[in-house]
Amino acid sequence: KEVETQTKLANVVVLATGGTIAGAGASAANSATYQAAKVGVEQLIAGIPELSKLANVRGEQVMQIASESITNDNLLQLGRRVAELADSKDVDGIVITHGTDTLEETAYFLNLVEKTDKPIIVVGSMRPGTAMSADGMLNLYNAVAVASSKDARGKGVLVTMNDEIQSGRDVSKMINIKTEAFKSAWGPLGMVVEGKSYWFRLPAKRHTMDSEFDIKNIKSLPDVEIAYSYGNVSDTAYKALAQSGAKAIIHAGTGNGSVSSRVVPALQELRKEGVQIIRSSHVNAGGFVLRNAEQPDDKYDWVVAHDLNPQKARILAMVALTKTNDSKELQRMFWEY
Ligand SMILES: NC(=O)C[C@H](N)C(=O)O
Repeated sequence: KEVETQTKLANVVVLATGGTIAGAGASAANSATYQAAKVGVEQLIAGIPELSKLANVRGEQVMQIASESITNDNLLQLGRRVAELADSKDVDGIVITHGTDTLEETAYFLNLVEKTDKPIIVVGSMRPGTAMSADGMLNLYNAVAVASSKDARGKGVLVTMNDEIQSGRDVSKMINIKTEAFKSAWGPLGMVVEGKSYWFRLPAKRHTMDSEFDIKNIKSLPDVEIAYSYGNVSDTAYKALAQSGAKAIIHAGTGNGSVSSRVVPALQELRKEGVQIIRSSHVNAGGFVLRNAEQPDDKYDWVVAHDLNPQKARILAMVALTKTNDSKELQRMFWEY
């Protein structure tokens, strides 16, 4: 009996959404020129016979898209399916195969709204499976290994790329041509080597079980848009986004989320009209925006995104706005999550 429980494999469901990990190119030399979202989940799983030693793995095709085309409705659909599976007694862990372009957004979204301590791992690849030295197979093997491990429970949504275990909150795609594409300004949580996880640190921010957000209570996501800042920027994009109905605008700012003097008056005006203004930074290695530095946020009633990059700030703003439109509450959430 004891031997039986020791060797009992975890049940892991692979939810496939498309991306390069399901991509196919014309020749093995095509590492960057290929079509994403071509290969079905059954074929992905069948391509790695070693998975059967890690877990009882079954697949579900939730969608088949390149991740740059993901919509808020897609996010909600995926989030609801993850929640159903997490509630199921015969599921121990969930793996989501995903395109890498918006992987960090989906991972952060799930990290905020899934009320479970079961492992949820989001994984992609930088090269299609048809390419020489394709990375998807090992990334997926590692994802299933982490999803089936008890040690991964309660650590929030995780990402396994390039042998590293990253926090879904922190991780970001930093370069688009290397397999070493995903980094976090604060470092990975661990490593996965030959199917075994090695942990070094824990996420400090609220997530999953400890989150005040629940996918089951979210009917729709409000419109939150991003405007990019640079030298000689005008206020045209900000005004247009507000006019098209944005409830919040993420300012993808320079440096410490700084705002051009050409844009400040428009943002003050938009805030008076009820649009939330959230200052983030688009610096490459990870921004760190502080309140009332660069701009008087208290005076203007603006919010800062702290270390969240613009695309992650959009995710938190959408989820937060389903609960409150109070800027002080929004700011609290931006510190806590
Ligand atoms: N490497 C990738 O997965 C890129 C692809 N465009 C996607 O996000 O679906």
